[in-house]
Amino acid sequence: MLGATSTAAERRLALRKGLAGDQILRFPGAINPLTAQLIEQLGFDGVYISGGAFSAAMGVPDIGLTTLSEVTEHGQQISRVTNLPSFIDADTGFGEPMNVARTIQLLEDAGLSACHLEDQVNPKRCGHLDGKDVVSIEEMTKRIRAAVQGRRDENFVISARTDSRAGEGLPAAIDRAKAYADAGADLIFPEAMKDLGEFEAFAEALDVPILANMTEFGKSELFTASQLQDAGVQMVIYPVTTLRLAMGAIEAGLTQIRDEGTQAGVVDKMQTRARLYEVLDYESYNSFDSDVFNFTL
Ligand SMILES: C[C@](O)(C(=O)O)[C@H](CC(=O)O)C(=O)O
Ligand SMILES: [Mg+2]
Repeated sequence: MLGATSTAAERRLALRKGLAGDQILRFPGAINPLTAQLIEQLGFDGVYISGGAFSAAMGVPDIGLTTLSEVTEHGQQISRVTNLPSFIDADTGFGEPMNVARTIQLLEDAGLSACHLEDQVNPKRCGHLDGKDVVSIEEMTKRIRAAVQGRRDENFVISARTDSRAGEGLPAAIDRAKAYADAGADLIFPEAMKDLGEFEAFAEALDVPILANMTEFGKSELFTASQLQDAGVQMVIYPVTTLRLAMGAIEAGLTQIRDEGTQAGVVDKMQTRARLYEVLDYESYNSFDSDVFNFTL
């Protein structure tokens, strides 16, 4: 009720413990706070907050147009309603290394548990598109060192994503990841892996945990959580999945309303009012004020 009952520090600690455990952590993307509540109630390990989904929801492509303030506010709205750790996409860090340090502090202040920074140039693009460019190893390690320096809660997880697999090949991407881990990254996000063997190669080469991005319509096959766990991966994100599910349903429903003149034919596909109230835990607001939940559906 009224948001998370845990503190940000407790959620970060839980994430640290989870990453040190032997079970893969599953983080679906939350497109809004309500989705995060559902993710928690369905028993997932954490909530991912996607830059791609957020920019799409704002009506623009994922090319770094959303601002640090917008992203932080969105992250805060989500992290404050869930007891799960929340992991946010910080793109290239919103500027030069000094800006990256400040980005980390704002994300900490917003109650987030983790973020990832990527080695793409600006303007960045979705990691599963062709023609990406990356900055030099030196520049990316500067970003990471600045992030680590800016961090005030040592349990805030800083993840380094490398988009170099496509342009530089697997061995070079692994070398980059090693340099990023040496610079202080707690978790490595190898973007757009071609197969399970590539995840395995990263996991074998590195002492820090590995994240797998199971985004649909991308370069990676959709492996199961247990396949990824067997390949040595500690965390999997389903970043844009809830947006795609919702938008697929919204488009089908709107088309039917347009064509049939009523939504009656799609009502059975909707979340009911009763179910919505259950997810929101409407009833428990009665403990504050017994006049709140005194109606019948
Ligand atoms: C993970 C990602 O950075 C995101 O913003 O969610 C995207 C996902 C996508 O566009 O499918 C990515 O670059 O992989
Ligand atoms: Mg992104």
